[in-house]
Amino acid sequence: MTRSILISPSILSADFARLGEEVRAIDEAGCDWVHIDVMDGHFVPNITIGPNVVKALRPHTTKVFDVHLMISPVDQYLEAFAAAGSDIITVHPEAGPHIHRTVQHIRSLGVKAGVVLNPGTPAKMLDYLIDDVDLILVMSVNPGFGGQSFIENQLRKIEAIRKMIDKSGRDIHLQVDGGIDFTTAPKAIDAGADVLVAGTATFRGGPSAYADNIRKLRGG
Ligand SMILES: O=C(CO)[C@H](O)[C@H](O)COP(=O)(O)O
Ligand SMILES: [Co+2]
Repeated sequence: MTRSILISPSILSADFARLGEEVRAIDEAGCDWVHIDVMDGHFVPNITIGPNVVKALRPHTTKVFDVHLMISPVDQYLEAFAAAGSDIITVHPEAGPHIHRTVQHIRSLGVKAGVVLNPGTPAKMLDYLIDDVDLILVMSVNPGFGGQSFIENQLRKIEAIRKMIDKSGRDIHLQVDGGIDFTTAPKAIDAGADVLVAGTATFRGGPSAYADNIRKLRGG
């Protein structure tokens, strides 16, 4: 089955001194979504950006803001990220006491809800969430940093989740994040992913390379 592949560049690898320009450059280079990694130095050992930055970036593109929250506790920040212009908010089940309630909360804000599985988290935990999410993200690195190597055994998890999604009959995106490059992208697509997050591989080579990088990641 051929499904269209969406590319969501992670701005974690962009030039933070020129973030607005960088977002416009990946938009013009043909990205589908913009992946925004939010880290708090507590849930993960790195600190990035907050809702004010998301809001400041919003006028720079109309593309989907795909916001990956790596913060704990997460619930108290959902309103702020929704109001800042997020289109999809993706949360880790370990970031709060009640993942099902968190997902419902995100949807009640008029935003699509994603759930993300760390490399050590089994696909099984989706059994009672799959009916309530719009996106499932498989982390193919441990969260916290860009530029890490793809963990190959996550391909089996992607395959298993693809079967679960197809069986559910629901329209759910299957996203993969971490170590996606020109070699690992085709493996993730073959396993069943339809949204690829790529930071290092999109931004490598500077703005003149973005369009080519995105095209190659998509398999073109
Ligand atoms: O969520 C993330 C890290 O926690 C990033 O989205 C991810 O690492 C992307 O970076 P790269 O493509 O360079 O691996
Ligand atoms: Co991410």
